[in-house]
Amino acid sequence: MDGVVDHLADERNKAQFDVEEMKIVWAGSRHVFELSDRIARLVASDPVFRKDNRATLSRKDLFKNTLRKAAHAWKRIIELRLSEEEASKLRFYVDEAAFTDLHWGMFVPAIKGQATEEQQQKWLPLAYKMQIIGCYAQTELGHGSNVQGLETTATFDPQTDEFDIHSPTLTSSKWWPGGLGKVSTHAVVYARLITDGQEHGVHGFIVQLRSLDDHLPLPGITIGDIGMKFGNGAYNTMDNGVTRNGKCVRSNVPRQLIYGTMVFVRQTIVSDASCALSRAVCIATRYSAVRRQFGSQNGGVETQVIDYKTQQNRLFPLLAAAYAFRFVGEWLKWLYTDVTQRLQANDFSTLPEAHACTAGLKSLTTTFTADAIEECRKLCGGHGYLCSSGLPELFAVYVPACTYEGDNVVLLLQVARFLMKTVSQLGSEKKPVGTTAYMGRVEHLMQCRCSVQKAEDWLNPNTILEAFEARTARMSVAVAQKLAQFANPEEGFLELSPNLVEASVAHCQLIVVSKFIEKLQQDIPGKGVKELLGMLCNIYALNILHKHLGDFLSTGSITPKQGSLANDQLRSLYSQVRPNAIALVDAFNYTDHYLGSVLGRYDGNVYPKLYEEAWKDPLNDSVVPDGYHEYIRPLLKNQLRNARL
Ligand SMILES: CCCCCCCCCC/C=C\CCCC(=O)SCCNC(=O)CCNC(=O)[C@H](O)C(C)(C)COP(=O)(O)OP(=O)(O)OC[C@H]1O[C@@H](n2cnc3c(N)ncnc32)[C@H](O)[C@@H]1OP(=O)(O)O
Ligand SMILES: Cc1cc2nc3c(=O)[nH]c(=O)nc-3n(C[C@H](O)[C@H](O)[C@H](O)COP(=O)(O)OP(=O)(O)OC[C@H]3O[C@@H](n4cnc5c(N)ncnc54)[C@H](O)[C@@H]3O)c2cc1C
Repeated sequence: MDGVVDHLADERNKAQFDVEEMKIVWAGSRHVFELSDRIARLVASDPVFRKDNRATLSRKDLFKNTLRKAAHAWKRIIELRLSEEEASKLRFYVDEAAFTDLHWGMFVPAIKGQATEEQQQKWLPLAYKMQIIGCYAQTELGHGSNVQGLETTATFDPQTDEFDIHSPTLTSSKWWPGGLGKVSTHAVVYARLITDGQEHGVHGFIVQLRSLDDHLPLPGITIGDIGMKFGNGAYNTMDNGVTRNGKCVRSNVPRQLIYGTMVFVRQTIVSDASCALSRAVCIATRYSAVRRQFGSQNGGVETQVIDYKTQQNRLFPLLAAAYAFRFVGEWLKWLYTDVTQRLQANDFSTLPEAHACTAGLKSLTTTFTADAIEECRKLCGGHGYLCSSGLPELFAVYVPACTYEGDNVVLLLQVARFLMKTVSQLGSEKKPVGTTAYMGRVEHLMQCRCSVQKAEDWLNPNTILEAFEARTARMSVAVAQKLAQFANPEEGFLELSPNLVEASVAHCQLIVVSKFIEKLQQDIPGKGVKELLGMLCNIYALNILHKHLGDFLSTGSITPKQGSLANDQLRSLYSQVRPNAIALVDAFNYTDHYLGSVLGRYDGNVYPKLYEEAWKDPLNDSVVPDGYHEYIRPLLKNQLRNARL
């Protein structure tokens, strides 16, 4: 900021907490903060990593530019001898969907989690050095959600000691895998295993797709890109592939681990949600403090739009959710590490809970974040619709997270199965533990009454927690009772699936709220930091209560009067957060390069930069547009009838 006017300085001076300490809380530790800060600056200062031209590049140029960035990133990683942690941060701050996401995010984890020791020794060193590039080829043209319905076969031939991977139908073509279309040399392909004419379900196989000499597909393999996707630049930096046929090398692991990569990636997607959400919120918050509309008195300045209660009511719950998702993401990482260690010791007991938590929280956080990015665009008015706001691209890149790695509704139905199993076991020897431990108090939760009498009573974390637990327990038990009336449970499950999904959402919201409350019980240093986090936690919880009032009232978990008091408390919390809003988004510590938004600039110097940015558009290369002589002039001169169009 040296020599630059800070248009948001007054806002920063209003902060009532230690921003530097909050940055550490957000990062997770001082170590991660320092590392992220260093790598973010490194990326921002490297011209190869510029990204302000993405919206105007053709698909081919966009894609080639992504290859260039990925190669440059790898070069820098080698030159600077970056650790795995630093390298992964570097890819994060380069901020461009690319084949490397799948190589490092899915191919390597799939080998680590599912391959035998011998296979790992063969493939991992090659993958770590990027001497092979891999992808995760599960989804087919005909089946994505229904993994057991995949049609690709892997038939073992004892004579050659090989598997024959075959796509017997058009619909069995692998369709969607990122990196597959143009870049990957190898893939973990999911196929139905057949030995001695017998089927053994879906397994993963490492398949070489392309020659390592000339990159041509190996004989019998047809590969291509599936075509342009939603948004202009956005996800089109990625090649998503279609392929058929191949040969491979043997793999054999316990059935439960086949899905392990999905559990891992869903867990990372929850943390990513807090990044995408915080980024959109940072843009909308800074711009809301810069933007002024109405309210000028005696020729004075107009009102900052952030001071309108409606703006706060739309924006601050999103800010609170960004922090909430950060902390639940941290916890989920711990849960994943724990379950991985147990699996290594052949303890599968916590896998169902880990599956339900990763599936449910992936669904909850991505749905919320995708909607929130769009809300942030609207919070920025007309300028939010400009690509230079960064929001349209962020939305287009982010929104498929609601579909990939498991459609969000399909995943909530998995949570519902877990919840219904838990309810059915109540009263038996098997006591609910972990995130369903509250079900162990179901008798109390079915009849307890919320004690709130005045708005401030809603600031008690135990009061909030019990209201959320009562709501979820009552919704789950109600739907379980309805299910029990069906002679065929699967028929009942299909019929009641909308109610089941609602119970799952309630359960996942309870997890997020409870993990935020647990976070606040830790020792958090820094003036005012814990207080501000407490306010955000209350905003997150009370906003859900307000938005899902129907659930809370219909289950009798709270009264209408208590619902109204929660809303009064929310308004008061907005006023308390308001002076801290800019500092709370500064705590994300995003560089202007990473934010990629004129509206979200750190210095708040929005208008001159918007004007400057507009002139850079290729359409402004000439004053009179290309096409004037063919199409505009004849129109104006009434010569269209004679014109050759
Ligand atoms: C380090 C840097 C990281 C960077 C991050 C990288 C991220 C990169 C992002 C890049 C962008 C995009 C990547 C996208 C990749 C993909 O999309 S890959 C494809 C993902 N596909 C899916 O997610 C498919 C969704 N479908 C499913 O998950 C399952 O098939 C489904 C759960 C719907 C299965 O339903 P059923 O057919 O009813 O069940 P079965 O298969 O028969 O299984 C039944 C039992 O298994 C349990 N189960 C199911 N899934 C899991 C799991 N994942 N883990 C553990 N257990 C699981 C299920 O509960 C049943 O158990 P039960 O019998 O009831 O006890
Ligand atoms: C950008 C992107 C990247 C991807 N990358 C990869 C990759 O790298 N590797 C890979 O293998 N795959 C990848 N995929 C594929 C992705 O995992 C699947 O698209 C996803 O799992 C959803 O499956 P589907 O497309 O079959 O949806 P469908 O299952 O066809 O869903 C269609 C609709 O049906 C509903 N539905 C489906 N089943 C049920 C049910 N049982 N009950 C109620 N409703 C149901 C869904 O809610 C949805 O509304 C990617 C997809 C995208 C968009």
